[in-house]
Amino acid sequence: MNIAAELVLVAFRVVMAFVQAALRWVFKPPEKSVAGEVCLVTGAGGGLGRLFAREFAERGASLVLWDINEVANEATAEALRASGARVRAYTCDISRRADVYCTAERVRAEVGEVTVLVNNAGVVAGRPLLDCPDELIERSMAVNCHAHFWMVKAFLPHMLENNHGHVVTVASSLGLFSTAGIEDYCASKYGAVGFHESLSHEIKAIGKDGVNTTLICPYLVNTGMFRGCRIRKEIETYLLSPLEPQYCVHEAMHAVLTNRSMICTPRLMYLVVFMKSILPWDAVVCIYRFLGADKCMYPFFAEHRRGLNNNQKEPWTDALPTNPCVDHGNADLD
Ligand SMILES: NC(=O)C1=CN([C@@H]2O[C@H](COP(=O)(O)OP(=O)(O)OC[C@H]3O[C@@H](n4cnc5c(N)ncnc54)[C@H](OP(=O)(O)O)[C@@H]3O)[C@@H](O)[C@H]2O)C=CC1
Ligand SMILES: CC1=C(/C=C/C(C)=C/C=C/C(C)=C/C=O)C(C)(C)CCC1
Repeated sequence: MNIAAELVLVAFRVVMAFVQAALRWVFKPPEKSVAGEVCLVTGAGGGLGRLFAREFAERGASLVLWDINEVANEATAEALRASGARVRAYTCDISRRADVYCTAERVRAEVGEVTVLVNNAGVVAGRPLLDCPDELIERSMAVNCHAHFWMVKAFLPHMLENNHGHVVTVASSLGLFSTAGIEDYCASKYGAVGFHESLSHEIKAIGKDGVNTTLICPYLVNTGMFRGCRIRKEIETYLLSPLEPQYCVHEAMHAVLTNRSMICTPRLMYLVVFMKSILPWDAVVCIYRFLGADKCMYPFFAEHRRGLNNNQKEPWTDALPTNPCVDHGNADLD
């Protein structure tokens, strides 16, 4: 086809994509069935992960639950089993590449191939950069970003072979715009968004239209992970209150089950992304100050410090290698 004709066709397809998107707003598209699928959720021991697992279980999927916290993960598994779901729980630290690949092998042998992968587990350092131990920064990158590579490398090949599957990336609105003091989190979530977008393009490029991807970018959710995070009181009260976890997961599930490529919850987040892309930096700073978004993490840091003081010991230090010259994370792969 000559380039002029092709351009007309592309223009037509672009317009049709707009029309389709508008129609999806007005008429809710039907949700696909996940009955009989094998769905793996990371970070299933609590918060959004536990709710995602419940939603998939209620729709007849078999659940494979991964979490670093064995007790919490087992509690999720027990609750789902009690409601009749088929569930297997695995303790896995997804920041360790070898742990991911080895647990993936066990899942394949004990349950079968995973067809829906929900990369949900996440962490935050909870301190501004210059007060933050290097290990905590590395942990955020490893859990929130690098683990997505290992998980997808472990489970995508089978999805591609069968041209059937779904990869869900739970990122964050802070993977699309940022604020002060959570460099570790923003960098790792921007990384996850970039990873997800490239992966989605790759799947399209090789024509595997049976393998879908969905990127989830929520605003602040009331799970406790960001307890204390606060914007200007009037804006929080009248315009933008923290999301309830159940609402967030309900919206995300609808996006997954209708094969949407991405969802920001609430929709106002799209406006923030747009604003950030077109306004001059000084205007963005000015608006942040007005909305109380510039220092929204400060009360979160204070809350986090209070939590650590009460517990005396910092829980993340358990994960530190005893000999700093040995890379314990991936030692058995080298
Ligand atoms: N809460 C919020 O405001 C928002 C959260 N998100 C994202 O949503 C996802 C879920 O968050 P949320 O439910 O709030 O967080 P939670 O802290 O409530 O749950 C996260 C779960 O992941 C587990 N986990 C942590 N590290 C690892 C690891 N190395 N390997 C395996 N599991 C691990 C945690 O275990 P343990 O408790 O033992 O650490 C916990 O069970 C995260 O990716 C988060 O970044 C996105 C937007 C907003
Ligand atoms: C920066 C910013 C805002 C505040 C965002 C906040 C407070 C996000 C918190 C997100 C979290 C905690 C995500 C976790 O993954 C506004 C007021 C929306 C608009 C202006 C820019």
